[in-house]
Amino acid sequence: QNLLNDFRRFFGASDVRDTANFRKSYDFVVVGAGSGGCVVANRLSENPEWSVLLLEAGDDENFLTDVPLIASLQTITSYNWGYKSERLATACLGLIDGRCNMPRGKALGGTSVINFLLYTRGTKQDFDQWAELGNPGWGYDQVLPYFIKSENCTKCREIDGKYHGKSGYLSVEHPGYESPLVKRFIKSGEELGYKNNDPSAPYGLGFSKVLATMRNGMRCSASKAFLKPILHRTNLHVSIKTRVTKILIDPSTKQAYGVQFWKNRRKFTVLATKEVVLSAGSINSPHLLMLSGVGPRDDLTRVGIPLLQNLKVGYNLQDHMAMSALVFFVNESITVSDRGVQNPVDIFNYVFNGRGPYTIPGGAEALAFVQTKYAKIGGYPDIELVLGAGALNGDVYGSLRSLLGIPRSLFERVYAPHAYKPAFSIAPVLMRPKSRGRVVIKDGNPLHWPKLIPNYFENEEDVKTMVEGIKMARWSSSASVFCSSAITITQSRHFQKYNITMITTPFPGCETVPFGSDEYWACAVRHVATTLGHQVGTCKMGPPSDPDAVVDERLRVYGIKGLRVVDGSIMPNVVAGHTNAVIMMIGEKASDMIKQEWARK
Ligand SMILES: Cc1cc2nc3c(=O)[nH]c(=O)nc-3n(C[C@H](O)[C@H](O)[C@H](O)COP(=O)(O)OP(=O)(O)OC[C@H]3O[C@@H](n4cnc5c(N)ncnc54)[C@H](O)[C@@H]3O)c2cc1C
Repeated sequence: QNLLNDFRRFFGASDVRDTANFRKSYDFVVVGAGSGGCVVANRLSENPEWSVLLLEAGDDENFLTDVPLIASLQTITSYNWGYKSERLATACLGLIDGRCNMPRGKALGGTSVINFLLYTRGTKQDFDQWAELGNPGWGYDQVLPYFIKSENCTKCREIDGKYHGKSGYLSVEHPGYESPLVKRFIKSGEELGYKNNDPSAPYGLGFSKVLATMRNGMRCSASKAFLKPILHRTNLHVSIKTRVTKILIDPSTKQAYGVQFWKNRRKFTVLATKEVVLSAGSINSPHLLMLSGVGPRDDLTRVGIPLLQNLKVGYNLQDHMAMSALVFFVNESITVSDRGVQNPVDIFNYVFNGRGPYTIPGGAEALAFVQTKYAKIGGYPDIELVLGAGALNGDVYGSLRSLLGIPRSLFERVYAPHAYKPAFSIAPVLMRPKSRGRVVIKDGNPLHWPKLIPNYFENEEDVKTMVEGIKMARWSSSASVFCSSAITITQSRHFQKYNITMITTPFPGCETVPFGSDEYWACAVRHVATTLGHQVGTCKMGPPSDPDAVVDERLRVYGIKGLRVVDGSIMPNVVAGHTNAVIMMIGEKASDMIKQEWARK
């Protein structure tokens, strides 16, 4: 039934009552219907006395966005804002135009409509550290109830039940397919001394099968979870294809009192009598603040926007970089490729049973949170290893390449000669990056992109940690340059049956460095590592004493009344995990704070 509804939506039908007749004012105006915004719109409109307007630039989802395996396809559609970074001297050197793709969702559901559906929460240390940085209420024990509140994990098997919810809006489940690689990956982890445990429990390190934000094998985006079930509420108005261009702030009182936006080529102004909640994500939230006069003095002066509040908006950009370019060949057809899943059995199994390889979230089957020799705090992962059921060589139709920004010439040279060989991947992800980037306003036109300067791998230690992660992931032959002291995953006896080999064609730009040496992998990281799309931190939460803080621990913008930021941009530090569930938790907690404050007034 869900798939049929989605199919209808593909041809323009939508079950969202798209508001085009706006009231003059609402109690709350929420900007952006992403992972944070959908939760806030839901929880605030639980109070029938309050009117809520949710404004979203993108469109409703369709049946293609539902299919977990083809997640990477979404980034070549209009559901992606399509951002690219400036050219960097330290990263993305071998990618198209020497720039990094920075995908962000533009849809009802935001980035949760184009993401890879992996459900993780970060570690206990992440949140305890947020609290230690001067953000009371954000320690692990305080945020855990909000993760549980959101979640419905009734179908989950291999979990530690006390850390999971069973009655929340967000459906979480295991994929309806498992390749033989998964068990071997987990067994290899045990050989390395890691437990097979639930990554949502506070253990920090370990190997596990993936959990995904799915319902019966279909994507459960923030919109499916938190909006679709409550569209009958008459106090909630939702407007899609609506581009907010400014938050209105009274210069004398510093009170946010409404928003300006475009819809159907018409300009509107709507007032917010209680609060404006900015949930436009880690690139657009800081951009909108700057367009509205809240940001770094020098930048706003440069572009001619009158300064209302001088804050370090757009600084502290953090992200997770991944090395998704590693390919491990196996001698049996046990992997998943573009061509492999075209068979009618898999298609039938998915459409009618919600099972089979199409339910693998973005192709990822298992995760490992591990430590390299650079990790300083015991039990705190600095690398994640993501086991992929397929690899770049099998991406013959090019959706994964497009997501990553891999040039055709690189693909032809390195991968195309192996297009038909069964292969899987293990992508090391840098969990605790030290490099920090920026979102910088380019000019005063709200429709122009800001400049994105993520500074990936500016800090040398980030590269070294990634190299260690690669060495843990990659094949190692006892007689070759690949040797490392650690037992590597694919070298373990559990994988021996598959006689694993790797591509040995060097990446363009790294040909002169001895293949397989640490220097080679460092060069590869700088050339072809890509973002996982976990941009956070650009409206940093922190105490008044923190000169970099943009919002306080109740997510209120410093110096401006009636304005909160509720999305990934408030994270002071990126968590050692994927960010979607964390941002939903932020939405849950923020909604409670808003309710408490207005109950007192
Ligand atoms: C390719 C990719 C894969 C990912 N995979 C995973 C994963 O497997 N697991 C995981 O946990 N996380 C994953 N993430 C990250 C995760 O999905 C995001 O961190 C999260 O969804 C961001 O939530 P948010 O609320 O901060 O912003 P968003 O969800 O991006 O929401 C912001 C919303 O605001 C809207 N908006 C912006 N500007 C305006 C404007 N001016 N007017 C109106 N509306 C506006 C946007 O269109 C968007 O809908 C992935 C991200 C990407 C890009």
